[in-house]
Amino acid sequence: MTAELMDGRVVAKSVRAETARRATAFRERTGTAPGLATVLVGEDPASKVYVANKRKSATAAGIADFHRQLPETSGEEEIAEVLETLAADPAVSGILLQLPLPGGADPGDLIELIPATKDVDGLTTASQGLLARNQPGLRPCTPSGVVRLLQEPGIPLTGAEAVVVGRSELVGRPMAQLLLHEDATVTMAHSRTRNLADVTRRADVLIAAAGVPGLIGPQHVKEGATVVDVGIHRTAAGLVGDVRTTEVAGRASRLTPVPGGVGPMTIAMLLANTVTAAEMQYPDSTAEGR
Ligand SMILES: Nc1nc(=O)c2c([nH]1)NC[C@@H]1CN(c3ccc(C(=O)N[C@@H](CCC(=O)O)C(=O)O)cc3)C=[N+]21
Repeated sequence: MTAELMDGRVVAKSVRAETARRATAFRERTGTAPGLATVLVGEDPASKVYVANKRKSATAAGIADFHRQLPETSGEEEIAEVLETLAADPAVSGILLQLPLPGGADPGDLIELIPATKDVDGLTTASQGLLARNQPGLRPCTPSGVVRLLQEPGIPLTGAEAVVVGRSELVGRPMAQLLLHEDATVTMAHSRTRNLADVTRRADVLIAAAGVPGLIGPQHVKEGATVVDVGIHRTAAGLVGDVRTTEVAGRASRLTPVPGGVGPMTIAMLLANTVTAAEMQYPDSTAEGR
């Protein structure tokens, strides 16, 4: 078997086009465009590239750009003040605090300053609660992008065995919950899981989100499974994911590439979340919170 590659760039393009139409409709109805505030603390080169890509894609979709660059040396109070100002600004529909913060500072208390209606990363306690209860709200971009990528070719999730490797707050945990809401039978595996390959080989749909380069090889994959690679690592050999793609392609039926798989979906869902946020904040809105 040679796996078919699932092209995230193609699906992301259609999500971005649909988002641009929703942004236009919002602007025509309310007189103002949806707005996205990106907050970047410090000068980490990878974070700068990610934020630049998010801003460029937002502008292209008709979303107003509110960027705040803070010095590496910013204390929690300075970051808090910026977040509070953005939270109170009616032109700002969505707020994204780029992670990680410099020096590995804990973003927990800062994230809570973002109102749930502007939480386009879906990271606040309030957003996590709405997700856990399957109530309308903003969902983390990467896992919602993965669900969209799986839905596009009609991969069945109802009753499917889904295994998520990784339990991060930004990806693994919300991923498992979204799959559960799609009626999959969900197993979460992580760094303490015994006999990882025995667990992952059950999966019809395997989501690799451990943050370990090349963790998943052919021995982890059931013949014919769909494998989604959420990992992204810069190595001497270039960008690689958590999946050893070439080897796994011999067993899986479908596989996402890195780059060009989940990454572009993350940005597309951020834009979609920003328009959903704008709709939720505007009175008489027709918000389609997901
Ligand atoms: N508050 C916050 N929210 C995030 O969503 C967030 C974050 N912090 N910190 C870092 C991670 C990482 N992330 C990616 C987004 C797009 C690509 C992406 O577009 N990747 C392209 C290629 C990128 C490249 O060439 O470097 C691809 O996979 O094809 C990757 C990774 C969002 N993150």
